[in-house]
Amino acid sequence: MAGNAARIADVTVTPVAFKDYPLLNTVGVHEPYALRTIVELTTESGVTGIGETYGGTVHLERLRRAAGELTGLDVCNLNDLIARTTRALGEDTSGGDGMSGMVTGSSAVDRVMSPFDVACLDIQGKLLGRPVSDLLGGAVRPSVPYSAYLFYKWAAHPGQPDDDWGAALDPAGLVDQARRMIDTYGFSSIKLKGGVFPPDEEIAAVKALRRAFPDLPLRLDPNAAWSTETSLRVARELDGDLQYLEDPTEGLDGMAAVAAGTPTPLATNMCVVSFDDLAPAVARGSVGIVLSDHHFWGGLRRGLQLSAICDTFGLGLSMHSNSHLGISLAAMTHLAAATPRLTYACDTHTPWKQPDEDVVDTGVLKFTDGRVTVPTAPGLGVELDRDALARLHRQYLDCGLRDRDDTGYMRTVDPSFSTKTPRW
Ligand SMILES: O=C([O-])C(=O)C[C@H](O)[C@@H](O)C(=O)[O-]
Ligand SMILES: [Mg+2]
Repeated sequence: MAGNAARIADVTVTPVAFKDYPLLNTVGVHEPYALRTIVELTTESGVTGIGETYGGTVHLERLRRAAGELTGLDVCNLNDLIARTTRALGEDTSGGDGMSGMVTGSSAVDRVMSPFDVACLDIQGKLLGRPVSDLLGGAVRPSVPYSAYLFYKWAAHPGQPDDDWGAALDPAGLVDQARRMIDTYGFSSIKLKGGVFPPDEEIAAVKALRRAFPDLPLRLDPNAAWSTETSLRVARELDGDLQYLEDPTEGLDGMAAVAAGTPTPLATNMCVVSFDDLAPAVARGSVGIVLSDHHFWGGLRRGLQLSAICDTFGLGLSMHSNSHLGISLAAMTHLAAATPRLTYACDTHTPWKQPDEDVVDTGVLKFTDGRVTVPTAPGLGVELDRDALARLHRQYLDCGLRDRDDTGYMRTVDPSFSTKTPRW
């Protein structure tokens, strides 16, 4: 096909929905479907690249607006992508993070440009015949470790028969969940989503996991459900049990107060979520570890910039996830592989997705010993399955959900459910 091989001629933005489990967190419970958006860029010469991001009406509308600005973009020109996205959004930059209130203050421009940056890199890789990890500086590890992401959960969505994971509402249930996840995927570290039950119950859960898996690093993430006092008490009781404690309390000052009172490293995907947060976090000593996430840090190339800043200031780097499909897993794997500083097992929600629901063939993204081998085919190394995309788009249209609302869904079961912070 004639035309410039690297210049964008066409952009497609497709919202999709995939089945989700009733996973509990401090703001409520996951609804029966998780929402994502798939973007596809096509160059004048017909090369295509793909990216994945949040669903949600505000974000989707912004993606469509940005898409309207991308014709003519050169896939190598990150600065032009930033400029075009900024122009498309104008003053419209508040809200719309699609994360049910658990990540606030991230940059709308970074969130909106992220899937397009991934798609640009996918195209660059295809043009050069090199995997995305090479374009990011080269893989420093042949495979990327992920952690077992445990959730308290109901046995089923209301009114449905028990799902295949069943309930996990106490320490024994979580140990069973961890065992199954580790047996299936081979994970060698564990993260527990907390902030669901009173802290003493979650301390007991971590202690039970520690006894059941004495050699595996453990993390606990209550999504800022605790006061600084509660955070310090939990940190004291779990002293020596945790690899890191993630977002025990809200805000840079609260986190700094906790960090000053415990030897346990603190990590965050809540109080350091944009480049603007880094200087004040370093000045206050709020966190020891930043959980990167290319979906809200502006894509893969901006992820490398974050890593360089963490290098400069001696911050550790780990990786956050939300419910996601295979395009995101491929992108996360390339970025983590090419980030020397990223030395912790990354988060992934993959075990909470039906294996037969995806928009790409996830065969190359299989987990072995808890790790995903970095794809070596040109670009991301995963191809869009158009039939599957159409199916999941149909599911989006049919399911009726348009915004993630963990709190609203919880209130259909418990009308008195409150999200006051701190909860404890
Ligand atoms: O580490 C985190 O904060 C998350 O993974 C945020 C997610 O939204 C998680 O809480 C979830 O899936 O409910
Ligand atoms: Mg977190």
